[in-house]
Amino acid sequence: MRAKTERRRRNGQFKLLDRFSSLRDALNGLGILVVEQHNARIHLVVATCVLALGLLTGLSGLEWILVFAAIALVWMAEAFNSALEYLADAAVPDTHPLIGKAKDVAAAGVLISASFAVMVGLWAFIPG
Ligand SMILES: Nc1ncnc2c1ncn2[C@@H]1O[C@H](COP(=O)(O)OP(=O)(O)OP(=O)(O)O)[C@@H](O)[C@H]1O
Repeated sequence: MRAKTERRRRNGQFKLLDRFSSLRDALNGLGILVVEQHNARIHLVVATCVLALGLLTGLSGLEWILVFAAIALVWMAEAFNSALEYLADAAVPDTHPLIGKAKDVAAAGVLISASFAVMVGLWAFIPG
């Protein structure tokens, strides 16, 4: 693992194969999120329902843009939150008040994005 990172750093030049490798890593991360994180699975179910409802009700262009933005924002927040949890658990296996704070603040990021998504959903799907 370290050898791979070192090799990339030393080479430093653009390689299409490396870019595909990065894309594969990112997709692997998405898989880890869905398989290991309960909240991500909830986001997946909710996002699928919202997209299906959007197709059924026929959203406007602006509504689709905001719905996609809200879904992307929630997934980004969940990904960063989970990444921080993995890092924190690897770096500090024991309990530490600052790790607790860091995790709570990261979770607050997910809450903020989810609140925005709820507001977008209400605006897009409730008539009037
Ligand atoms: N190492 C730690 N030191 C101190 N407090 C911790 C530590 N690990 C977790 N906590 C506290 O427990 C809470 C839950 O942490 P945990 O790692 O179980 O996340 P989680 O329940 O899986 O979160 P999420 O639902 O966002 O995935 C944290 O928000 C934090 O307040």
